[in-house]
Amino acid sequence: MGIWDMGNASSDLKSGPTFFGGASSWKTQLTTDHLVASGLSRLWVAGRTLKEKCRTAQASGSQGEKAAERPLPQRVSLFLPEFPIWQPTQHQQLKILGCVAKGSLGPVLKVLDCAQQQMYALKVLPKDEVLRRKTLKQCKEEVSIQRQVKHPFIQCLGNSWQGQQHLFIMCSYCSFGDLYSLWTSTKCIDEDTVRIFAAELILVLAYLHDLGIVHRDVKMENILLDERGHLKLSDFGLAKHLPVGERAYTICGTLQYMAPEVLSGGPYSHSADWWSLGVLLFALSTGELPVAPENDHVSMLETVAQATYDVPVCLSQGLSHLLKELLCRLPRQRIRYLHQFKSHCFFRTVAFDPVLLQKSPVDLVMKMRRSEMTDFQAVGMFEDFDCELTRTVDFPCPA
Ligand SMILES: Nc1ncnc2c1ncn2[C@@H]1O[C@H](COP(=O)(O)OP(=O)(O)OP(=O)(O)O)[C@@H](O)[C@H]1O
Repeated sequence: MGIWDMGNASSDLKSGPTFFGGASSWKTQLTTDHLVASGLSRLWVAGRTLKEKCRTAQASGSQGEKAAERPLPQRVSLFLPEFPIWQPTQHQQLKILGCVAKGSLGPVLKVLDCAQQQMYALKVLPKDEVLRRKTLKQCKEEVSIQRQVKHPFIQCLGNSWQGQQHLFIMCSYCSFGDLYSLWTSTKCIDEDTVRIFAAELILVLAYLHDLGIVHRDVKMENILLDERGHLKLSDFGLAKHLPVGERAYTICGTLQYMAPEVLSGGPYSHSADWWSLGVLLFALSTGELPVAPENDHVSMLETVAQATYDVPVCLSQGLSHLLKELLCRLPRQRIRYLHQFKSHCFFRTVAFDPVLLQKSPVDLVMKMRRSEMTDFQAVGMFEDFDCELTRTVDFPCPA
């Protein structure tokens, strides 16, 4: 499927629009030339990440069918080496406890490794969909980047493998859910907590950018909370190796969080992540996104170009300045270097050191702590986990 059917987009999506292909298309990535070539300049938006390359209807349909008909060995080797072949003894001890979220391609399951007595989140990606939606390269990039990065505030990869029908990406389970859930239950988050979260995210983004990686989908849904309330950046499904000095042109991300230079089709660089952080911090501290989400990237760009990004007077001067400096439309003038944040007045009391930041639990999150294990009942062993998992949704699943 391509962009022509985006009008069927589902509305059960968390953050409101993440730029995305709709109920039947996943991880859509738009390149401007495809847009122009197909004559479709406006996209329906459904509230998830836009990650799949758009083609014309005919091209996409026929190639998708061909992909599904590929002989088995090729369908296996295509996913190597990032997704090694499953060895039957490896994962037989996994028990499905429930469905954590409906990912845009397949479910994210909560599983228990009975041998280790450890909980994991398992992202299940049907191979046919990955091929049909031309997201193979991104899935491999996601795994390869997640293998490469190691940081206290990044959700590290546990394992990845392939079965006959699915790809699996497994990470340790974050029992406190994501930042979006915290935000929706508290709305305005106090400045002290915002300061800690901001410092943690700044450290992570500076780390990624130093490695030449741009995340491109910084948003609340992609930030998990550990058992002490500290952050873990996750979902590297749009992340890209972008050496310093190089530029990207693909329009992708989540509309409300996308920098103007991304919405306009580039060129853009790592600075785009700092804009997204500005949107996120604005929402955390005011309870509202700075601009209302639009239906497509063209309208979104118009809105972003006209918005004043006025910060409520109740915020401290330091935070107010920080938000303005992050939400600066000119990427070169946007605040973006670690030393700039370190000397910023909003962070006067903060040590930009992961160990010190993690020393105390985050009070707000600890207060909001919800009881673990009460909402999930084991629904079956994960022995035949390459069964039709995406159709097996008779376990607890968030709406
Ligand atoms: N390790 C984890 N622990 C707990 N919850 C998780 C974990 N990983 C993911 N989730 C939950 O699953 C949701 C979807 O995960 P993720 O964003 O990785 O999937 P996705 O298929 O890429 O989704 P989308 O395309 O909508 O971004 C997250 O917002 C989070 O709520």
